[in-house]
Amino acid sequence: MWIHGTGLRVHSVYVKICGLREPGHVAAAVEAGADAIGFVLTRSPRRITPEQARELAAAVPAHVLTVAVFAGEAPEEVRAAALESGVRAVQLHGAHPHGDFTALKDLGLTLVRAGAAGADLRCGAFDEDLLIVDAPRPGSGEPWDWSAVRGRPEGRWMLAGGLDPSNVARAIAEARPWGVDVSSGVEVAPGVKDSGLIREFVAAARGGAKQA
Ligand SMILES: O=C(O)c1ccccc1NCC(=O)[C@H](O)[C@H](O)COP(=O)(O)O
Repeated sequence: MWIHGTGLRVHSVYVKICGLREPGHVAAAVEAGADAIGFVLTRSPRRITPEQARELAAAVPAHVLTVAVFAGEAPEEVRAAALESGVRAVQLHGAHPHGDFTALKDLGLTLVRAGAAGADLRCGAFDEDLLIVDAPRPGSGEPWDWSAVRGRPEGRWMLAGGLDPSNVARAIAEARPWGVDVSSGVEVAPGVKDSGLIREFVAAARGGAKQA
């Protein structure tokens, strides 16, 4: 199903696979049916350069959203890296003020705001298009009490933080998110993705959504 006027495609649950660094893993995520793919352009074991992100993004079909992930960089830096990488969305983690989102509006990209459960959980509160409710330490793989957000955000929000193929169905049932986002849970070591785990995660998320 497509959401009219947004370029966003959703199945029963929207699935984003984050922190991809290798063409083979990008292909695995696309073939598995991921809706969005994230490239980390900030401090992280998964960090890649905007040039690398551009090469990876070039192989992604138009129906899959490509997302550049930032945490704390100034809007000018985000803007330059987003343009250089050719992605269709930017994701800002942490204490980015509302003005940072406003400053990026004219890029015409999908804006994603990511914060921990204590942040403002109203979808669109910072004029973002999508909200991610994450663990306190993004990309840490640490699970948290997903049931604490059940029914709180209304709209297009993704659950993240410590999800993996074995727990994503339960997490969906507990939190009832619009989508899910994963990084560590589809890795065999920090920053090293596994195509089999990516496939398992997408299948488990979709199966879990049917049961939720
Ligand atoms: O992935 C990172 O290393 C990272 C570093 C700094 C800011 C954001 C980062 N990742 C953002 C994501 O979208 C992750 O998918 C999300 O935080 C969930 O991570 P995980 O618990 O590892 O699945």
